[in-house]
Amino acid sequence: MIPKVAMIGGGSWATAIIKMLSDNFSAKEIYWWMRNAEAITHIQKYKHNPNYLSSVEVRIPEDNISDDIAGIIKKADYIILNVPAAFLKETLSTITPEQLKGKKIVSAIKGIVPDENQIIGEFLHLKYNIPLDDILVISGPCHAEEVALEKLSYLTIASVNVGLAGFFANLLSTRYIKTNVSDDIFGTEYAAVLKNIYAIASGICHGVGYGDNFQAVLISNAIREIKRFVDAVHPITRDIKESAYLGDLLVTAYSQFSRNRTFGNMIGKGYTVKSAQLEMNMIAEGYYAVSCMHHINKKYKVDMPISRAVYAILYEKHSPHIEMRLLTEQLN
Ligand SMILES: NC(=O)C1=CN([C@@H]2O[C@H](COP(=O)(O)OP(=O)(O)OC[C@H]3O[C@@H](n4cnc5c(N)ncnc54)[C@H](O)[C@@H]3O)[C@@H](O)[C@H]2O)C=CC1
Ligand SMILES: O=C(CO)COP(=O)(O)O
Repeated sequence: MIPKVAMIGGGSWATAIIKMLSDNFSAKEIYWWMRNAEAITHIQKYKHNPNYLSSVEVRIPEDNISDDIAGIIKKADYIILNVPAAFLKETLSTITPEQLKGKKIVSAIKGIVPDENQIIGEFLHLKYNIPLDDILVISGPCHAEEVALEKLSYLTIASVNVGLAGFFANLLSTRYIKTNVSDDIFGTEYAAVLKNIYAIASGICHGVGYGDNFQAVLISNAIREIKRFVDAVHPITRDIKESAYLGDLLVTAYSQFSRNRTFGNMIGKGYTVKSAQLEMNMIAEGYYAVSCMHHINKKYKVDMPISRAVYAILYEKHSPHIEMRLLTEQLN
């Protein structure tokens, strides 16, 4: 049977994954939901997303793109969720567990559901009764902008059902996309959420004037912070140096394309949170995640000085200069 894959979300990463699915040679049907009706009409007419990665040619049938989320979900057996975590509940608000029953749900989101303080896999399992075996996560050091340029990138597909992860990985592989499979769904998700916070820290440091030497110290402390946290939440044997953990941290902390680093850089340069958000037409997940992590870590009590400093700057309005100066005393 030909797999039917639906994309939920119309941003950069959604557009990049649509490109991967289209460039992959195996037979499949692709459906695409986005909330912006004007963007849909534009894509149907001109074959390009007007708002994100507009150089990417969209080669799926016009009728397969719609703002009717229930209709799109009904047609597909693989549902890729790809709206920022802050909007996931609102996006799925009209969808019932019954409508998702029997479908494989793939999260391409690197964030935490606000209020629930749950990673996406946990949220889908608890709120929509999706069996863990039917949940997949797409991660990896991979920016949408480089996918558009067909620069070689690696993705990790995680699921407790590694056979399913392997099958789905084969739908994404192309000349420029290589895929790995992992069974560490919780560690992969939490690491992807945390690296966004450390990319904000990296941007703040750059913004307030620290150089590459300190940045390297910050990031080597950040990977230890990630390891402490994921080991506390889901203690299995894992190599934190794998690309889905360390690689994703490095690309987000250093890349010119990173939304989180760009946002942090603006904060370091003195922008308020509101003005930095307005300046970007894109979402820095780490801003929302650091608040959720602050609450989640009340339970685990993991030592996370960098995450704490970012929380203090973004939510308690502490000075980036002073907070980073205090942080330098805690790193090694
Ligand atoms: N862009 C990238 O390179 C990568 C992004 N991701 C993850 O993909 C997810 C989606 O991010 P991007 O595609 O980068 O987003 P983006 O920053 O490119 O676009 C913003 C998205 O948010 C949506 N949005 C804005 N306001 C909304 C609202 N009120 N209600 C519903 N949707 C709204 C927009 O329609 C658009 O789809 C995030 O969790 C991100 O961490 C993961 C890997 C790579
Ligand atoms: O997850 C990403 C790269 O792997 C994207 O990070 P940004 O959202 O900071 O651009």
